[in-house]
Amino acid sequence: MIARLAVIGVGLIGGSLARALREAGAVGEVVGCGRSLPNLERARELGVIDRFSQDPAEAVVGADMVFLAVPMRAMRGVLETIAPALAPGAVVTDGGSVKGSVVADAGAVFGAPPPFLVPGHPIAGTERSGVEAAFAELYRDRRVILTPVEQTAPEAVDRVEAMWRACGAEVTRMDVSHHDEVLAATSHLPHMLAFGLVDTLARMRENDEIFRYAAGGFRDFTRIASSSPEMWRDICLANREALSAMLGRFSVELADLARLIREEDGDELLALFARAREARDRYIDGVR
Ligand SMILES: NC(=O)c1ccc[n+]([C@@H]2O[C@H](COP(=O)([O-])OP(=O)(O)OC[C@H]3O[C@@H](n4cnc5c(N)ncnc54)[C@H](O)[C@@H]3O)[C@@H](O)[C@H]2O)c1
Ligand SMILES: O=C(O)C(=O)C[C@]1(C(=O)O)C=C[C@@H](O)C=C1
Repeated sequence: MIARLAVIGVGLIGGSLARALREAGAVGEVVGCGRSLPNLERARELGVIDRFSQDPAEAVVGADMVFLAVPMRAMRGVLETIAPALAPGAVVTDGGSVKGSVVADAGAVFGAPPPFLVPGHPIAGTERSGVEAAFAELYRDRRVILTPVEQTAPEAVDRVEAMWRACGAEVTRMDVSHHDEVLAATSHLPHMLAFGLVDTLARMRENDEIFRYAAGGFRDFTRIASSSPEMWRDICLANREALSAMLGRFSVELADLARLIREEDGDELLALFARAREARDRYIDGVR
């Protein structure tokens, strides 16, 4: 289906796409590109890629599909570098966690978002980074959101959709700004809470003792605070408007929760916890 795939950023997301397509027999050759030479050599050793170049322009030569899986802040530079080297008919897509910034980056590089660029986002991941963390099943039965814009060619969207389906994913389409608002709420805000909580506790003087007595609740809630700091700095800055709005809204809710506790309002606390539990049970039933 794909003759030559160029993966720019062979980490968890790019490496898992390459692995999944290989396992599905849906790709011929995979060419990798990245900043870290040891990571690329390891990717080749593991059979995730066939060969690599550290120059993105060289890596995309002759590729019919190009997948950008670099941190958000690196997207514009990569687009600039690959632009003159893309093969005629090549489709470019990405796996970045924020979509408005990718569309803006493409507009800045090409004058307007080009027809061959399909912004995308697999809603799947882990707290681990690098090619060692990549696995073929990451996208199976998970959602991938594509956010084509007015200029995007429908045939390019179809090809990217078929690529993700070959990985076992369910593909949906969404408006760019709606995507960024929804993900600010369901992904970016929870990461801020986890990073913020761990940092607050770690900076308390008695933190050694605190962590010694932290059990399952703390562990479950804070798993995502082990995620890549660079990746999350970039996501926050790329989605700053929607994320700031969500943080503002949540701060108000948190202050209200603190007031209910201070005022010993057991009835309201019970109502809030029951509402939240019901919503989470519904969510869990839906994903099962
Ligand atoms: N980790 C997740 O759970 C998750 C989920 C969905 C989407 N994403 C998005 O996918 C992208 C990649 O995330 P990841 O988790 O695979 O990160 P990762 O750290 O595992 O991999 C990123 C790779 O990009 C390379 N890289 C960085 N800057 C580069 C540059 N300028 N040129 C070429 N290569 C460069 C790094 O060397 C690294 O190998 C990010 O945009 C992230 O927001 C991550
Ligand atoms: O499960 C995790 O560790 C993740 O953080 C994955 C997760 C998320 O669910 O928030 C993180 C960032 C994304 O862009 C998509 C998925």
